[in-house]
Amino acid sequence: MAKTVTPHANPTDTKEQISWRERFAALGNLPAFFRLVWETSPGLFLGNASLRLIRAAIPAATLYIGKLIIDQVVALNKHTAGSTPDDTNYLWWLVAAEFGLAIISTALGRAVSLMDSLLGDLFANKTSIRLMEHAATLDLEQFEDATFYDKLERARRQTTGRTVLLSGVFGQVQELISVAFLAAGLAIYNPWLLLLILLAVTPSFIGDNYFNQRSYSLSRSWTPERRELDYLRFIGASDETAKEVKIFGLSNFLIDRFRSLSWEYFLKNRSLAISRAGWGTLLTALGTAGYYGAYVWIVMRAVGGQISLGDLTFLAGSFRQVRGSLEGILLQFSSLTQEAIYLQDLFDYFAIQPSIHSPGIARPFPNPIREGFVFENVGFKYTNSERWALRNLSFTLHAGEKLALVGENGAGKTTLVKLLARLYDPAEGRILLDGYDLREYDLMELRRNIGVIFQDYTRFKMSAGVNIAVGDIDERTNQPRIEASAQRSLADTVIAKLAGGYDQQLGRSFGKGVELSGGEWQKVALGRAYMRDAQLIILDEPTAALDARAEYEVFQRFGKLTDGKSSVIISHRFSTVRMADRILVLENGTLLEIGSHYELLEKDGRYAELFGLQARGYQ
Ligand SMILES: Nc1ncnc2c1ncn2[C@@H]1O[C@H](COP(=O)(O)OP(=O)(O)OP(=O)(O)O)[C@@H](O)[C@H]1O
Repeated sequence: MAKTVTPHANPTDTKEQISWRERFAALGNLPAFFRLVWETSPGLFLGNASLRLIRAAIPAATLYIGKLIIDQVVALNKHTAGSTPDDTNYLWWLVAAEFGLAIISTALGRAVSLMDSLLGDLFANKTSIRLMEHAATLDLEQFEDATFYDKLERARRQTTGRTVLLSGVFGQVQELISVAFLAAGLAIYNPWLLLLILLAVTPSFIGDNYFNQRSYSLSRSWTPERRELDYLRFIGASDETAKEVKIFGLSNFLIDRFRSLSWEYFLKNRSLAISRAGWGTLLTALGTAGYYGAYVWIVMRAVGGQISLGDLTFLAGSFRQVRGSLEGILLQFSSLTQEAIYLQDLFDYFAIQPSIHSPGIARPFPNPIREGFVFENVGFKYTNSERWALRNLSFTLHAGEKLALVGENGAGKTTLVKLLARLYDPAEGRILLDGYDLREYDLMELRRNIGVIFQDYTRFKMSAGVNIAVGDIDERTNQPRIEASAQRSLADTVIAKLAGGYDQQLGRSFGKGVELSGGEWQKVALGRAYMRDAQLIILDEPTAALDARAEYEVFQRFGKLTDGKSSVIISHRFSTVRMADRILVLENGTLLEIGSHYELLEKDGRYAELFGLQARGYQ
């Protein structure tokens, strides 16, 4: 049976430093990112970009009109006697223009955030779908690897968070254009003012960069622990684990583990947040000092009469805005590069390629299978294990044959089945189907022709009908077929007792779901084997949870179903096993014996011994 991956237990303190080179390199992810956003919705993308462009010109225009208004007011005050109604009208036109700009700016701001959020939602959905689509192509082995899970977890977080990047980059461009307008105005008066602004914002930029990088390193190096926290939260409060948590009194153990791990993470984050706040205040104060230095200079020029009152407000306003915007741009830049680095995680995940796939030109799948499957010296080792799970395995599963696999726990029975379905490929030797390597056939075709019900089958929290239809999901609306399958697997009697019949939600996670007993679930899961029109049907301990009468009936029906088809049954019950044409006995991953029930009894080897043990138990 497949082993679950346990998350990292000990927090790692490894600091993953990100250099400036890597930051700039991460910006290289932006084109691919924008392609994704563009594919999400070209209309929203273009609309967003154009509205932001228009909005970028508004601050400079507003300030300039403000300057004109003040100059006009001053002029009117000086020459009250000589002013014409045209002068006053001009003033009111200016005020109206500024009011108009304010309204347009607010409306554009709202429209832009609306588009941001719509695009963000669509983007999150699209990326989640791509994530699932990509997961479907990957190898089972990759799912059993902890580092893969770390990558998957980081990628999953990207699906919702990356819209920040989207509005970030758009906002950045908008701000840059705004600043260009304002800076042009400033430069006309005095280019040195621009330099002063740059100097004023540099310290806080450097500080922020530093802290952004540290927070990324922290969050990255804590990925396994964050996964463990999620896992603890799940097993601490889930219907799947509730009974064992109660019976064994595990809640304090789980809570303590959660508390200590989350506290440790909190402490690390807290110390980072505190030093960030302290340094941030100090460095921003430096910038503020620079700003007021320039302000004093402008005021003195106004007092000295070198510039008008309108110029004073325009300059002071532009100066304040340019400083704010530049600070924003630089800060954004550092968080942008950080976001772009996170983006790398998403693309890293998409770049993972499966090693098990179909050949470029696939051989047509035999229908019917004529000779059968031949294992030639097959060996297989799980990547995270030193031990051979199977070794030197050679035998033939003839077309139409019913084969039973027997062996102690861990002997390699489930592994053998997984190799047959190409969930893994052999590390040594090969498996042939009608004379050709399994790898020469189309993977989807192969899987379509093999139906496997694993001992750890999934209890989908969906309707009873869907739980059977997963055996051939394209036929999920074929009610007669679902019912016929249910009848063969004895699930019909289970479903007849459910208030909602085939539409009854199973499991207690959603709505009015009901829970089934272990044996009832197994009958439902067995229905999947009958749904599938496969040439080889494999049942991995299919009746372990069934009562004796149900087991007998299931096998009577299974015998009929598989007439003319090949089947493999894994079972520890010899009453089931003896019905097979041949029995293959595995020990420590190698073939010990193979033959019919009577041949093996006559041989008086391991099978005879195990059979005798069980038979005596019933006497
Ligand atoms: N995903 C995995 N990663 C690493 N080792 C594994 C994995 N799955 C199984 N193994 C190991 O491979 C060996 C064979 O396991 P397998 O599940 O094939 O045994 P089995 O005969 O089906 O046992 P059981 O009767 O208990 O179901 C065991 O030693 C097991 O620990």
